[in-house]
Amino acid sequence: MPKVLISDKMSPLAAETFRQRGVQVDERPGLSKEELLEIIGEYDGLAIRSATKVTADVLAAAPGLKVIGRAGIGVDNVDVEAATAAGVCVMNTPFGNSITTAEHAIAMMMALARQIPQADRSTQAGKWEKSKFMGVEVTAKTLGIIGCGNIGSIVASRAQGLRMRVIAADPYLSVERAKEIGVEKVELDELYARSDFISLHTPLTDQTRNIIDAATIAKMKDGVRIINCARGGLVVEEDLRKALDDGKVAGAAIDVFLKEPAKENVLFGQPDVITTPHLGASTTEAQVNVALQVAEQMSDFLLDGAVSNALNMASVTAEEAPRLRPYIKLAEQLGGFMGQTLQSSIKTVRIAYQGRVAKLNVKPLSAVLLQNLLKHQMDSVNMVNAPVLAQDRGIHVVEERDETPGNYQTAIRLFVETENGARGIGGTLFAGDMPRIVEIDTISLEAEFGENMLFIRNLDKPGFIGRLGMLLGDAGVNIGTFHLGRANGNAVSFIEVDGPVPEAVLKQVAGLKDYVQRVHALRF
Ligand SMILES: NC(=O)C1=CN([C@@H]2O[C@H](COP(=O)(O)OP(=O)(O)OC[C@H]3O[C@@H](n4cnc5c(N)ncnc54)[C@H](O)[C@@H]3O)[C@@H](O)[C@H]2O)C=CC1
Ligand SMILES: O=C(O)C(=O)COP(=O)(O)O
Repeated sequence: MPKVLISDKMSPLAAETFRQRGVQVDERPGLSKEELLEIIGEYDGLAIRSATKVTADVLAAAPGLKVIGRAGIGVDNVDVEAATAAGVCVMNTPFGNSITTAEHAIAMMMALARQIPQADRSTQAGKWEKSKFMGVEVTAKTLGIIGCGNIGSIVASRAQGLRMRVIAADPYLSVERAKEIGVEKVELDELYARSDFISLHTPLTDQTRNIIDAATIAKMKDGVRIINCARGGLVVEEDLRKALDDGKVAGAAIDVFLKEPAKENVLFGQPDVITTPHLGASTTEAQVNVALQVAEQMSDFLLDGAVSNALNMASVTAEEAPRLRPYIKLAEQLGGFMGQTLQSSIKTVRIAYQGRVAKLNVKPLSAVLLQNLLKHQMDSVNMVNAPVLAQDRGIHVVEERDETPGNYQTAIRLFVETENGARGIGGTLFAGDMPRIVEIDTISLEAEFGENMLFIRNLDKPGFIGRLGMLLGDAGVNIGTFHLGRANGNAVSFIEVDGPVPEAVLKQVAGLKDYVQRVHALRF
């Protein structure tokens, strides 16, 4: 039974769902880094929110870890690159808390416009400072949204309901989408120049880090109000503090901080700043959504191999998983065959899907094929990291699809170019789920895979089968099946044997110089 650790505070529905699905689960929110390092080695899955930092050393201490599930959106607390290199799938729940977070941004904007937290403190202190808290209307004001994805576009729709003019800067927002959601797409500089309120909704990336600093604040309108419910690192906190002190920025509403938990911060105490402790996603509804979703997704992954919302892996739905399973087996065998028979480094890999298989989601098949191709040349490769490892090693991978059936209703072919020339292998499924090899190096044959196989490239001359049979028989190696194919004087023999073939016997086979070009003992 797979075992999952929940290391952040999460709705109890997450643990309940894991248990119902047959996954063992431990809830240990608030672990220190040392405690996490000590126990993480026991787990197949780790379910987190934003508090747990999954760094490279945590991954190194977790050799059995297969999946990290983020009950929420931002994964900047996970070293996704290190997770990918370690072959760990990282998934999030991209929509479960977006409405809640958008509502928080709107609440923060309204609180800024009317200084509600400050007025509350003053009133409860018995001051009744009616004239001190003069606010501004939001109606007819311009809201500039930086990052108009899921949350940004919900903020836009709510702001439109408040009769605001909404403009957005987002290099990946298409003009059509902007039109559809009724926002005007602008460049950042124009957004700074025109906005009365600016709300941040980008992920934290190298491009967005410190996007609000002294230089960009200088481009903004005097008296602008800034809302950040995205990530702390988007704003240079010292620069914002100075601009607030100078009166350039009239107010800032901050939910997220560079260093969290933010027990102290340069913005604290500034009278025009309002803060919340990373509450963007904290509603009952959002926490139920993300807890249920993360537990379902991680269980699907650990129990059935279904992949959804993964950041470093192709998706496989629960419906697709059983349909892909026989092809996964075939992909493993084709990749494994090629990997075991290559003797030089790979330059290019071409994977061609023809017929029925070309209509399926082939990304996971390519990943498995690459994994099995590469695992004989490098350590610790799996379907998560295989595409990245191939790229790192300069292997050019091409995927082709052709839905028109050829000689077979469905076929996968793998062509590999190495320093020593080109190789190819093709396979199909018989009766829908039985993998068969149908060609090797363009020579047709029909062969099934067994646990122990001998593959021989030989010359098509009389006497070979007899000699090989004698040699194997004398060595006590029993032949299970014997498949042959030939073309233009060349031949391939694919032979299932009842156990591993000793090295000395392989040498003897290779020594049949009149017939044998090369011989490989393969295991599947
Ligand atoms: N305060 C909180 O509790 C929560 C915060 N968040 C934060 O909100 C962020 C946004 O979430 P979603 O809207 O779901 O993500 P999303 O991926 O749907 O949208 C992000 C948008 O930012 C845009 N973007 C990327 N780079 C940009 C750049 N350089 N300049 C302008 N736009 C850029 C993208 O094109 C995309 O449209 C998350 O990454 C997370 O960090 C999310 C949930 C809760
Ligand atoms: O989903 C996100 O990106 C969030 O920032 C929410 O964070 P949390 O799960 O509340 O710690």
